Amino acid sequence: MWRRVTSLSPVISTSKPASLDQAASGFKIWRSSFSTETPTLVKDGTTSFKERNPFITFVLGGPGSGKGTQCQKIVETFGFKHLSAGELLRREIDSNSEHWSQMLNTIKEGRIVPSEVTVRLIQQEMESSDSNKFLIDGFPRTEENRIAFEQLIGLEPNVVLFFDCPEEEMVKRVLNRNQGRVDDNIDTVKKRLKVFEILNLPVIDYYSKRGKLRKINAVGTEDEIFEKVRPIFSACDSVKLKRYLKTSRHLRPWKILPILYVSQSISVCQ
Ligand SMILES: Nc1ncnc2c1ncn2[C@@H]1O[C@H](COP(=O)(O)OP(=O)(O)OP(=O)(O)O)[C@@H](O)[C@H]1O
Ligand SMILES: Nc1ccn([C@H]2C[C@H](O)[C@@H](COP(=O)(O)O)O2)c(=O)n1
Ligand SMILES: [Mg+2]
Repeated sequence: MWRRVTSLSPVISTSKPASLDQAASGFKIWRSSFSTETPTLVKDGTTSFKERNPFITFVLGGPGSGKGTQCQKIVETFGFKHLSAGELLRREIDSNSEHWSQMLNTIKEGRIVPSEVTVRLIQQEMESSDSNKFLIDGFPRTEENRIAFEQLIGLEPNVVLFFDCPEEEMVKRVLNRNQGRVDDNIDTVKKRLKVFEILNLPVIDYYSKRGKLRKINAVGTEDEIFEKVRPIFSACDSVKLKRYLKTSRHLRPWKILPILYVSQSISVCQ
């Protein structure tokens, strides 16, 4: 039976937020070279991204829990725009962007890239997308990620999915993945599991306390798991009605009735 690894020091500290913050990046100099200025959120010179009132889903779970696989199915069925934070970082590395080698080393070590980098990549993708429904996969991985998103984008997720999977199963899936990822090896996966436990579980707990978390047992076939995901998004499909309900001042009874009918399922997404 797989157990959590006991010591990864100095890769990661297990105590105070300040040291976790440092462990999350491991590159103080690298971090300080990024601007912390709030980027402009204005699109088309008129409408800010925030004003588009996008529907945001964060997708969380340990390495190999099936986030990417389920996101693909959600995209096919519900037409969300899928943004994988890990994929965006891998793309940056492949394009030899500035700091690519630090990013590569961070990922090889199973650590977390500074939030400024990741949030900026996510922001660019969101702002340039025509979609208004986003699945942000593998983010936020840390409290620092979460706070950076809130501060830079100015929005919170509408719903947070958490694919809950036993470590043994996650390790098996990662080692069988065969996609040539530099972090799909036993040493890195042990570190990633530890990072998940120390840095990501508190974020999951945060959303649970705020009533936004939808925990899904990620054991079973891909289709079986998707059947647990489906109702969450079937309800969210009615989100436009929720906005209508909120904004319309002159509702007539024949308009209210169908809205009341769906309002129970809508509440799942709030
Ligand atoms: N329910 C499942 N049963 C068995 N294998 C699965 C299941 N879901 C996904 N897989 C396989 O497990 C591997 C990991 O899945 P996936 O890439 O979706 O995980 P992930 O959560 O995105 O992982 P990471 O955080 O490392 O990106 C893939 O090879 C995928 O095909
Ligand atoms: N918010 C994030 C997401 C990902 N990374 C880095 C570190 C992860 O181990 C790696 C792979 O991510 P995945 O594809 O498994 O989601 O990418 C990060 O630093 N910050
Ligand atoms: Mg993935």
